[in-house]
Amino acid sequence: MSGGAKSDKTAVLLLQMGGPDSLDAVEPFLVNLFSDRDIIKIGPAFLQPLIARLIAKRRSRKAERNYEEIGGKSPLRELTEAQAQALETLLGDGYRCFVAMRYWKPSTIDALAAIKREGISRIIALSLYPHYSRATTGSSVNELKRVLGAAGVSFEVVYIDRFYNHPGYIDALEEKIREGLAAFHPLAEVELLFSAHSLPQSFIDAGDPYLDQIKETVRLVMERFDGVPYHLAFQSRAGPVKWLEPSTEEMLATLAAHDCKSLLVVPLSFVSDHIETLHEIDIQYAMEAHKLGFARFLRAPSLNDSPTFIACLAELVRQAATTAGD
Ligand SMILES: C=CC1=C(C)c2cc3[nH]c(cc4nc(cc5[nH]c(cc1n2)c(C)c5CCC(=O)O)C(CCC(=O)O)=C4C)c(C)c3C=C
Ligand SMILES: [Fe+2]
Ligand SMILES: [Fe+2]
Repeated sequence: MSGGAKSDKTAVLLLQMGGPDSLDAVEPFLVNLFSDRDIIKIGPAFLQPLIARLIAKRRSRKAERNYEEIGGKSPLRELTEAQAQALETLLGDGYRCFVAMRYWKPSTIDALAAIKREGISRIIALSLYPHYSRATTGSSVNELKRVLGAAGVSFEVVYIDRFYNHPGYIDALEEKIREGLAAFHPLAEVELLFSAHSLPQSFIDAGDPYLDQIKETVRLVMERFDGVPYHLAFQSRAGPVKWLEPSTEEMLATLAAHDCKSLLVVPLSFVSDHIETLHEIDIQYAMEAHKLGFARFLRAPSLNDSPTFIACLAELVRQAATTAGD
């Protein structure tokens, strides 16, 4: 990495998981994910790269079919770049925004090289996972620290590693839920189903704050929807261990058995559309809901580059800049 002329701007580095940008990228993306011992430990460390390749090969055909059904790739890169662009515009002079994807492109190395080329030495690393988990934000931060260590330049770095209870985040969720609810008539019959990404129970047992933070987000949102029935479930299990319960699929069956007919699913724990909103909820669960007899099954739109959400990110950045003595 070679540095450019010195800049007094601050880099805002958006940390996200990333997703395959073509069908050919699905298998190598999965290899990167299953090689990461922060998200999943499989066997002894020295064997994990080999096991990761075997698992990726085994899963890739089905995953490719799913990505094919949502347009042949993950939309995460475009959506995250749109967030970066909107945030940079809102923050104005003094800031430049960059994107670092944990398992695909642009990688953390790519992002840091771009920051260095612009001669910037101050970074605010903003994780786009609202709820902290060792598996997600923890992994991205660990990767950033490794890359920073190898960069041969010293950066001043401030981390924003959670915003599950930030009023601006709750505002953005409320707005999207109201948008979703607008499609229901009569409103009185709708129930909300918060669907958070699942996590192996072993993370929670080891002290991961993810579940408590998810519950707190739900509590804060529901303060604004007095009297609306709501439920919380967990989607996207990815292996044969004990995951958080109930699963979203189990919850659908339970609600159908209790004569619930109208459901608005609210995705939590990811702020942008990706395979798990566009395929798992919109295609898989929608089909399941139809079979179970739901008359109406819809999803609240993802936050993506909603101005309310971008305003929340800008506030987080400005707060962090003050903390850092900006
Ligand atoms: C291996 C175990 C996994 C854990 C633990 C896990 C936690 C977790 N993941 C997200 C958000 C995303 N996951 C995405 C893709 C994805 N995740 C796993 C596995 C684990 N996730 C796999 C195998 C995949 C690939 C897709 C698939 O085969 O299902 C993505 C990117 C999706 C895209 O559009 O490409 C996101 C985002 C959270 C929030 C989380 C725990 C809190
Ligand atoms: Fe997942
Ligand atoms: Fe995941």
